[in-house]
Amino acid sequence: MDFQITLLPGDGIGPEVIEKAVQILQIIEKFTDNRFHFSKELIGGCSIDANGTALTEEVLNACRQSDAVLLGAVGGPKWDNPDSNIRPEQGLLALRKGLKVYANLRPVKVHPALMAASPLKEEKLSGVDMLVVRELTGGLYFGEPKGRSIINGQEHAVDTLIYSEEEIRRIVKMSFELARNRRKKVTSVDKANVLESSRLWRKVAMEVSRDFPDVILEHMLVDTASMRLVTSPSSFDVIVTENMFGDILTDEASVLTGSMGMLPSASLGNGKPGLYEPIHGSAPDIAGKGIANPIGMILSAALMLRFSLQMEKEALMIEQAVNRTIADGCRTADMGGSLSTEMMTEEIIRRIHE
Ligand SMILES: NC(=O)c1ccc[n+]([C@@H]2O[C@H](COP(=O)([O-])OP(=O)(O)OC[C@H]3O[C@@H](n4cnc5c(N)ncnc54)[C@H](O)[C@@H]3O)[C@@H](O)[C@H]2O)c1
Ligand SMILES: CC(C)[C@H](C(=O)O)[C@@H](O)C(=O)O
Ligand SMILES: [Mg+2]
Repeated sequence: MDFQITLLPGDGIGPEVIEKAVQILQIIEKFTDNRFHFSKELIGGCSIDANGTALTEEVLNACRQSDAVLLGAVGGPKWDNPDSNIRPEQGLLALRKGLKVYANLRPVKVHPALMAASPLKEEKLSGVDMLVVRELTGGLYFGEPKGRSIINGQEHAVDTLIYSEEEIRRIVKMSFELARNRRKKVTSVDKANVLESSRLWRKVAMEVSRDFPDVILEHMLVDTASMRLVTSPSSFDVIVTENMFGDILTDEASVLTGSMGMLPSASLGNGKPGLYEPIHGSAPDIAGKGIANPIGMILSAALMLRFSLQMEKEALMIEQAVNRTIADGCRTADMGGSLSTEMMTEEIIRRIHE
């Protein structure tokens, strides 16, 4: 089959890591009868510089027409002006909303060879294998009203945390379906002791759970969840939560795996295309040095093969090659080693061929 893949390298280390994911996909292609057709487009700060907006309608349409979208990262100090409402991150949010990818899957697994390097003790890390399902197109990121205004001579700002029953139901239902093929436990994370939106979230989660008697549902407050992620991370199977809680908890969870640079994600809606991006950002502190860890991006490409292109065998080829590379001691700087982005990718490619 022929697959159209839109590449959105973005800013900072985004172009550095996406180039490596493409290199890996071109190797994988040779093992199959499928053909990947890549087209590169602008998003984020580079799009602001070229077009005055972080995502043009043309680029969004190109993404909509493709089979899958691979994204590096957006943002950077050049565009960080608290008073500007033209921001790189807006492009990413418009893309997620425009593609209707409401479910952001962020798998968190700890490789045994990286346990010693983690700030947590090895016994706590053994068995850590969770899937965070983050709601991606609602909540505080998108709720209206949103904005700034002058009230009584003082500037005020508002963001709105709003969810409809339907928005909650579809993401919770997907989490239960995913849990069925895992360890059959869903932890729904909210702040129901304070937030009305969380109390609706909890009610809908309980309703959905009735259709999944084989899956355990537990509710956990987000502050407790952030503590449990470090005290008993292996107790989690599937975590489902609203947009901002999911954003924060997954950066925390990434530390368990050894580095921010390790975690991939898949953003899915009801149809194609899916959007695939590492959870990390544009890492301005290391951009341009050729030392970024490409693993989160490469594993995102594997998720793309699995979820959008139905290429499970090839997704596993990439994941197993990455696992062997780590087991053999290959490390970029963030993992405590000295391999460049290029060298790490070469090591992974070598193991795909083995
Ligand atoms: N999906 C995205 O595009 C995305 C995600 C998060 C942040 N951002 C944006 O990125 C910019 C920088 O944000 P930040 O610095 O808070 O977060 P960041 O994720 O870019 O970086 C946090 C820390 O992790 C390190 N890091 C991240 N990815 C790495 C990798 N692949 N290899 C090695 N080290 C890595 C960085 O060097 C930095 O020290 C901001 O503009 C932010 O809005 C974008
Ligand atoms: C850059 C930002 C808008 C984004 C988010 O908060 O969703 C990022 O932190 C992420 O985790 O993908
Ligand atoms: Mg984030």
